Amino acid sequence: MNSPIKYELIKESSETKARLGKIHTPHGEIETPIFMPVGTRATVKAMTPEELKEINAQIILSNTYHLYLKPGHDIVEEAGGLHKFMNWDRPILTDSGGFQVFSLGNMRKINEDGVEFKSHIDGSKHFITPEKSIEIQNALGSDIMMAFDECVSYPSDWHYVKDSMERTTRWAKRCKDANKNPDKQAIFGIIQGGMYKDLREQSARELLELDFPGYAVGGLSVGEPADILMQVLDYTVPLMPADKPRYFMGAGSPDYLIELAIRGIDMADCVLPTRIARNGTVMTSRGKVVIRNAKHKRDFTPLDPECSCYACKNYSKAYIRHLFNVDEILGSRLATIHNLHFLIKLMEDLRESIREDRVLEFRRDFYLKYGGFDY
Ligand SMILES: CNc1nc2cc3c(=O)[nH]c(N)nc3c(CCN)c2[nH]1
Ligand SMILES: [Zn+2]
Repeated sequence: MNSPIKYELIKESSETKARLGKIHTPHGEIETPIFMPVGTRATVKAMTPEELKEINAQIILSNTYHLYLKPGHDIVEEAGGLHKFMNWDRPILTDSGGFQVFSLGNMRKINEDGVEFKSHIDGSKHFITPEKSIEIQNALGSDIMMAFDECVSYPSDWHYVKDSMERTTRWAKRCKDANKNPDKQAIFGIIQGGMYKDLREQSARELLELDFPGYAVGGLSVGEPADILMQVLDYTVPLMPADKPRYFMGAGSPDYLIELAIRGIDMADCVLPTRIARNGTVMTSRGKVVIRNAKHKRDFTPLDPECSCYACKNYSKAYIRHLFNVDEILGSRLATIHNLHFLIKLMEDLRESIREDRVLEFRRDFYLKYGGFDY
């Protein structure tokens, strides 16, 4: 069966595991390594598709769990699918609902068949199975669908993680069998296994047998210390096929995106940049700026002196601080435009450094200015 997703390896870094690639999808090409803005409910909050294109967003995420609850995947399907519904003609990746049910829904029961949960919106009871998740994603029409999985919390004991991971593998097979549109919509398998090397190896081995066109590392960025996250990545990435996209679920700060890319990750997503923007925190080349801070009251310079985004070209810190102070919507819009532009530009510069084989120099220069901070 010919997959709708093809990964093209363009160049490998000689000093790290970073690689320059291109993912060919039915809705266009994606250059990797890439950061994917999250548009959970069929919109990247505060951004129009034109503004997303203006900052060179190449692919966005949306969520099965949310769109199933509202407006209902049947309505999106009747609209002609998610691309049409939200007026976005570039690639879309949809997450499967696994993570959202556990993190948002009031999870009631999990068994071999699937997961029973109560909606976080109105408390209504639902039961989602691997087949239901793929039925919803087929209706949404996303280019990349994520397999229905269980993202175990941190920490979890080895026996629970093993049982959960083995069930996630059985669910992945059921997802593959349930895909009604395999020529147009690809499924990515999600490697689980918690923080246990043997379980991560088993998960990768079993999922590779199912021959998915791409693979994600799941079960991380769930509160574990950064050094454990990197350790798990260091032994998990080598288990993933070199000729397929590698997607890390849940990373969106500049330092993490660089660290993941040099470990061989091609794709990452996170609500962080858009979420903190709405709260008035912006990412800059010199670290975090909390724009509500009174020290910006008479600062008529841009958010980031090195940034060429619409917000930095046309507005000052003092103005954007004012907007947040009086709770004006434009504040969130300008901070969102800036944060997404910042991360997307960072990935463009990172890709350039791979092209020119100077990734470690790029990383060193970044940290010299950045100073590092936790969001
Ligand atoms: C913020 N941290 C984070 N960790 C994740 C793990 C999974 C994960 O293990 N599985 C799935 N399906 N999604 C995950 C997500 C959502 C990605 N948009 C995660 N996000
Ligand atoms: Zn900017």
